[in-house]
Amino acid sequence: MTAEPKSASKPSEPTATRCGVVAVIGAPNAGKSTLVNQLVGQKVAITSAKAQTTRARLLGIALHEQTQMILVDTPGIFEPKRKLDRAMVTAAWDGTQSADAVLLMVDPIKQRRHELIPLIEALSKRPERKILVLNKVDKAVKEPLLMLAEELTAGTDFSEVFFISALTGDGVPQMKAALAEMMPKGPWHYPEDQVSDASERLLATEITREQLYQQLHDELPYDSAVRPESYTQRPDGSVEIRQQIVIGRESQKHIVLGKGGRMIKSIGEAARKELSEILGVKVHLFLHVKVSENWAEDKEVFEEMGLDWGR
Ligand SMILES: Nc1nc2c(ncn2[C@@H]2O[C@H](COP(=O)(O)OP(=O)(O)OP(=O)(O)O)[C@@H](O)[C@H]2O)c(=O)[nH]1
Repeated sequence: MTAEPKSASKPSEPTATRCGVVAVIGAPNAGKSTLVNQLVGQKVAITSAKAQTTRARLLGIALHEQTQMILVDTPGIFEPKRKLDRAMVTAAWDGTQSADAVLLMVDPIKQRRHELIPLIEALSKRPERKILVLNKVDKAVKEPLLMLAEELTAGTDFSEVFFISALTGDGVPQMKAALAEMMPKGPWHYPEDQVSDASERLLATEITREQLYQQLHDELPYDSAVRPESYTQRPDGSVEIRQQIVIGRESQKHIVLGKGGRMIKSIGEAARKELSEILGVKVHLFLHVKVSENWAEDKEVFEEMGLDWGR
């Protein structure tokens, strides 16, 4: 008996992978960075209760089965006053360009319809596919939430509406699966293990800034920055990081330093611990405070943050 002839080899299967860009926009504090971290499955963007925490566009890379989603975390969109604010808002809109889906994130507890109208109108002029995401359902009351969803979608071209909690993850897996379906077929743009486009040096300054915001709560005005000074690997494999905490006024110095230097020590300790965990090596972190009245008008600071000076 002759063996059955093998079927002629089929042409190779068309690629099953998908890859696309999902931009996340919204007012400050809506929960954009929290969502990006949830979708990626690890922390790539810093978050805080302080508005305008995200200052420049950051890419988080999320996977769902055969799909790679490049998530664009953007600064909050608000009425800009200073040059830094304008550059942040420009970076947010730039982040949506040619995205395969734009998510408008809304905090239904704080935001009202009339506050969102200008943003929705600006969004409606854009060609990208738009999705409305009502966040913080863990805290929102059902009836007003549904009413807001109805008001925001009336006469607009949102193709989908999701109700989620970026903080607890409620509703996020379902939304992630739906987003993955919307991505175009094609090869992945990033290696499987890459989770963000930020350098370790930039991530390190962001982690310190997050601690600064978290530990000083409302005592420190939004008027501060963390600048990298050096980032070097020691022969034993550990990393030595030096950073500058820049504040706008001399009178803020004692707030950051704390009594007997206790505050800056605590900020440094928490940031060092978190960085060691993320980088998987021992970290030596040295912080010092510098007063610079005009740091928010400094081209070099803008460029370090990934913002465009010229616009
Ligand atoms: N209760 C609750 N809080 C949330 C949720 N998502 C985000 N938050 C909180 O809301 C605050 C702002 O979250 P972020 O992710 O920093 O918000 P953002 O939109 O990136 O803010 P900007 O950087 O200012 O544009 C933080 O204190 C988060 O913990 C949520 O689903 N539920």
